[in-house]
Amino acid sequence: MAANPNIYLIGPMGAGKTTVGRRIAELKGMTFVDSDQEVEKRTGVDISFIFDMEGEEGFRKRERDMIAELSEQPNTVMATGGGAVLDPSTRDLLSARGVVVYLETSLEQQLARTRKSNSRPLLAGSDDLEATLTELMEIRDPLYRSIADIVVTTGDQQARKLAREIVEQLEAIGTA
Ligand SMILES: Nc1ncnc2c1ncn2[C@@H]1O[C@H](COP(=O)(O)OP(=O)(O)OP(=O)(O)O)[C@@H](O)[C@H]1O
Ligand SMILES: O=C(O)C1=C[C@@H](O)[C@@H](O)[C@H](O)C1
Ligand SMILES: [Mg+2]
Repeated sequence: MAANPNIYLIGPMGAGKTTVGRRIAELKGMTFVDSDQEVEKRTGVDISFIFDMEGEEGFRKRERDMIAELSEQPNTVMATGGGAVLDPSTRDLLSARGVVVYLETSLEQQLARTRKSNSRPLLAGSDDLEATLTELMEIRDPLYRSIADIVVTTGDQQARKLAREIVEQLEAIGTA
């Protein structure tokens, strides 16, 4: 049987890419990978440490190389980092190698889901989380949309339910 096309999840911090991506992979019997986690595994340090040592630029380069490598694996659901789409070659690659799902998320939801964690360096230094998330979205939302095959608005539904909805939508457009 032919493998499923790869599924790439994009969207802002707290959208649920990691959580929902894992569920989609379970439903489809596909392999789940998370570019943030793979960068951490490869380097042996966490993303905050990479930002401290190499700046955002250093992290972006590692992220780009990691996504390029992971996107070569067949039968894979990949959760990408929230800023992965900033890189034009990553955008091209995701578009070309699989189906791209944008998890669109309200500011309120992002705030609720990122407030507790201090593992996201772009938010850790912010004294106005709302303003920081808004600024990031102004730049990134058009980039997410530019490569999205489907856009899914994440509301209050559980990750498992959202994953089922995404699989149904992908099946409806003949890509899963
Ligand atoms: N549909 C959902 N329902 C309830 N909680 C959720 C849902 N999706 C995600 N969460 C929770 O929100 C938090 C952030 O989710 P997750 O880490 O999956 O986001 P992300 O998009 O991968 O973010 P990042 O870009 O920072 O990696 C987690 O604590 C997760 O459990
Ligand atoms: O939105 C971003 O730029 C980031 C999101 C996370 O997934 C990580 O990739 C990192 O914290 C940067
Ligand atoms: Mg994640």
